[in-house]
Order: sequence, then structure tokens, then C-alpha cells
Amino acid sequence: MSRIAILGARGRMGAAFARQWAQQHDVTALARPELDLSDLAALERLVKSLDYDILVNAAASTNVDRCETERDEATTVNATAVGLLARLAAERDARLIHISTDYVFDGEKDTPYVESDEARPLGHYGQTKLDGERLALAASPRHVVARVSWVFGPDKPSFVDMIVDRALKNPRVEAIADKISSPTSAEDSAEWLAAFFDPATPGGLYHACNSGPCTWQEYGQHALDCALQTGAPIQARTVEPIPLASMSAFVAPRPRQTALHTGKLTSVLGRPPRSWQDAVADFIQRKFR
Ligand SMILES: NC(=O)C1=CN([C@@H]2O[C@H](COP(=O)(O)OP(=O)(O)OC[C@H]3O[C@@H](n4cnc5c(N)ncnc54)[C@H](OP(=O)(O)O)[C@@H]3O)[C@@H](O)[C@H]2O)C=CC1
Ligand SMILES: Cc1cn([C@H]2C[C@H](O)[C@@H](COP(=O)(O)OP(=O)(O)O[C@H]3O[C@@H](C)C(=O)[C@@H](O)[C@H]3O)O2)c(=O)[nH]c1=O
Repeated sequence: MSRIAILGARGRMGAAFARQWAQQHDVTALARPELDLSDLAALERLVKSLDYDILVNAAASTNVDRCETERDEATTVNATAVGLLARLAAERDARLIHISTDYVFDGEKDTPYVESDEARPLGHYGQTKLDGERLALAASPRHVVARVSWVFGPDKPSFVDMIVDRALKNPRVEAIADKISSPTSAEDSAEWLAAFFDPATPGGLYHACNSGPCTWQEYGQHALDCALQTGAPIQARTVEPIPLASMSAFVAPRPRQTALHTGKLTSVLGRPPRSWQDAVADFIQRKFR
């Protein structure tokens, strides 16, 4: 049994971590009301008062467009606070597991990114997350940075819920068909990341998403197909393709291709993460059960 402190415990990933790990471990789950990452002095006081072997940071400024305008807040929460957490964990010989993103990449590569590929963010969100990664990894070789992408899970709606909800209400739905990445089940990631509770598992940078790339349109179409199989009264059966360039509301530039290669995680787990299709099917079946 490990003593695990989770920050961001009411987020899409943090809530899944808290629920799953509490079954076997001693979990302290902290959300923004208890702990605000933008108040660095309060953060230091509170984290110093905690008892933990593993500190997990799933808190972040995750609104990609807002990060472009609220730049200082994004820098403090996604980078400076992470450096502080990494130092505090290292000082007590504990491991930090910090969650990062595919948006550290510029998306110019045509094949899935590996951990050693150069990161070149297009926007401030990606830049602050990259800065956070570097601060975390510099503080201790035992710390872990897990990059995820297109997260979905039962604790907070995501793109998958949005597309299914639209298709329940409308005869026509559309999604971006010229942007590629690798969806990540929050619940699966809780299972993978538990491998790092063992101090013998090497620290460092890992890509931690479900197996296989897809476009946003393919991701949405598969979610609709799975919802139809459950008998859900879906009106729109086809997700119509639209180009990324048509998303006029997007403030930050989005990378075109950020699928993540999971070979390094596979070597830790002894098996590849299951496919994104299986993980989405499982999620949709439970959503409509
Ligand atoms: N969602 C996605 O598709 C992706 C997410 N990621 C990364 O995964 C991690 C988890 O994201 P996810 O769970 O999806 O996102 P959520 O937005 O669901 O969760 C982030 C949590 O951080 C909390 N938070 C934000 N600012 C602060 C603050 N100043 N102090 C304390 N808590 C704060 C939020 O609190 P509140 O609820 O009060 O706002 C929220 O609960 C993040 O590091 C993100 O960068 C990476 C790639 C893709
Ligand atoms: C893909 C898509 C999104 N949208 C909307 C939904 C939402 O309001 C807005 C932004 O969508 P998303 O949040 O899915 O996209 P985005 O903000 O780009 O999501 C990112 O989140 C951060 C945290 C990450 O780290 C990235 O990996 C990525 O998943 O655009 C559409 O209307 N149609 C679409 O086809």
C-alpha cells in the first residue's frame, strides 16, 4: 500500500485516479478549494504538511484558448507550481507523477511522436506544460512525467460526450477530420500509472495514451457507432468531416498530428495499452447502461 496525494482530484483524470487508487492505497485527494496552485506560498505550506510516498499532479490550467490570454496564471499553474511540487517531493525522497500533454509538439511529424522527439509547442498552454515537464524532470531522476492526449472518462464531459450528446439531439453532427492524435481513457491511465508506485520502475518521460492514432472525426464516429449498438436514440449516424481551419472560435493554434507512440510505457507494463477503439467502446457502453 502506497501513501498517495493527488492534486486536481476533481478533474477528468484526477477524479479517476482518486476513485481507482483509493481501493488499494492510502489516498489524500485535494481539489482546488483545498489547494490553489496559483498561490505558491500556500501550496508549499500545504504540501509540506502532507504525508505521502507518491505525489500526483493532475491539476492544470487546461483551457487551451484561455491560456493565451491569461498567460501569467497559466505560467504559474502549469510551470512554476510544478517546479515547486517537484522540489518538495524530491526533498522528502518521494516520487512526483506529473501529467503533461501532446500539445508540447508542433504536429509537423507524420508518424507518432516518441519521447525523444524534440518538443516545439505552438501555443502558450503547450509552452507552459513543456516548462513544467522540464522543471519536474530536473528535480529528481525518480520523477515521472506522463504525456496524455484527448482525455475522456466518466467524471467530466469531454469531446466524446459532446459529440454523442449533439447526435442525440440533432440529425447532423460534424468534427475535425484533419487533426490526428491518440485518445486517452482516464480510467486506463490510472491503471498504467499505478506501475510507477513501485520505486523500481524507472522515472522519466513517458507517453501514456491508448494504442493507435485517429482523427477527431474518426474518434467521434466510433463513439456514435458504439452508442447506436447500445440502442441509444442517436439521430445523426454519420460524423461529417470539417477542417481544423473552420474552427474560427479557436484562439490558440492547434498541432495537426500529435499521436503518441507508447513503446516505452509498453516495456514498463509488459503489454501495450489497449486500443482507443476498445477503450471508447467500454466507456460508451457504461455511459448508456
Ligand atoms: N483533457 C485533455 O484532453 C488533456 C489533458 N491533459 C493534461 O491532463 C491533466 C489533467 O487534465 P484533465 O483532468 O483532462 O483536465 P480538467 O480540467 O478536468 O482537470 C484539471 C483540474 O485542475 C484544476 N485546477 C485548475 N487550476 C487550478 C489551480 N489554480 N489550483 C488548483 N487546481 C486547479 C481544475 O479545477 P477546477 O475544476 O476548479 O477548474 C481541474 O479540476 C492536465 O495536466 C492536462 O494538461 C493533457 C492532454 C489532453
Ligand atoms: C474537436 C472539436 C472540438 N470542438 C469544440 C469542443 C470544445 O469546446 C473546443 C475545444 O475542444 P477540445 O477541448 O476537445 O480541444 P483542445 O482544446 O484542443 O483540447 C486539448 O485539451 C488540452 C487540455 C490538451 O492537452 C490537448 O491534448 C487537447 O486534448 O472545441 C468542436 O466543436 N468540434 C470539434 O470537432
